[in-house]
Amino acid sequence: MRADIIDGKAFAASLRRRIAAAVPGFVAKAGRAPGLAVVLVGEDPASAVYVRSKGKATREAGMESIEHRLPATARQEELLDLIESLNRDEHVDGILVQLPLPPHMDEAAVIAAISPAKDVDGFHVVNAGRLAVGQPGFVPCTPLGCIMLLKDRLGDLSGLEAVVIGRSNIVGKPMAQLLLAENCTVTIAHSRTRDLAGVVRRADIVVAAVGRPEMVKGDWLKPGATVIDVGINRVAGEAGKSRLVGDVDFAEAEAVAGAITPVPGGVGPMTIAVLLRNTLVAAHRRSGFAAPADL
Ligand SMILES: Nc1nc2c(c(=O)[nH]1)N[C@@H](CN(C=O)c1ccc(C(=O)N[C@@H](CCC(=O)O)C(=O)O)cc1)CN2
Repeated sequence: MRADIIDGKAFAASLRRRIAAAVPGFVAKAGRAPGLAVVLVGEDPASAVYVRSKGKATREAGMESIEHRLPATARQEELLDLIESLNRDEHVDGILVQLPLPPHMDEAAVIAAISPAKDVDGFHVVNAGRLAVGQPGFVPCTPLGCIMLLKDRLGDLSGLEAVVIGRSNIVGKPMAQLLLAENCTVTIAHSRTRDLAGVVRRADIVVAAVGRPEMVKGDWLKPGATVIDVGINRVAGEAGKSRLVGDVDFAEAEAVAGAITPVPGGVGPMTIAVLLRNTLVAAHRRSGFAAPADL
């Protein structure tokens, strides 16, 4: 058996088209475009690329993109002051501080400074709490994108065994909450899990989000499992060039799984598409309008 490829790039493109189609309706009611503010601190090359992509995608969807750059040497107070001014700005519906931050900054304190109503990353503890208790809030973009891909592939997820490898606040924990909300039986595995391969082998759905290149091997998988690879790892390739690989050994997994997301072109593109979705939802909520149901 050869696994079907879950085309996250195509799914993200269609989500972005639906978002762009919904923006004029908001503009007609509110008299302004939804606004997303993205803050980049420092010069991390990958972060700079992601921030540029976010700005471009935001403008292509008909929304306003506001970009702020601070030097790597900026004091945390400067960043907190900027966030406070964005919290007060009526034209800003969503605020995102690109991670990782320079080591002298306290990530939790920075995220806590963002108004939960504008926290389109869904990282604020208020939004994490709302997700945990099943109240409407903002859900982190990458796990929400994974759930969209899973539901598109499998339909109803009720009763399925899901194993999430990784327990980060940004992916692993919210991913587990979302799968639980879909009535999956959920296991969160991590670096200290005993017999990780045996645990993963039980799963109908495997979500790998550990940041270890090609760690999940083909013989860890139950035949026919659906595999969502969140890892984006740059490794040495041929002729001195680098290449991207996921947390799953794709060549091995493809021979066993029923369906699998590739890296690149799987989960990654969903992150930015869902960010646009969350921004449009934030704009509707802040203006007292019902958000479009099909996003
Ligand atoms: N504040 C946030 N910071 C970070 C987040 C986030 O959601 N919010 N996620 C990641 C980075 N990220 C977005 O910010 C992101 C990562 C990857 C992709 C993507 O499309 N990847 C492509 C490959 C890109 C390449 O060639 O390098 C793919 O997988 O196909 C988009 C966004 C950390 N920080």
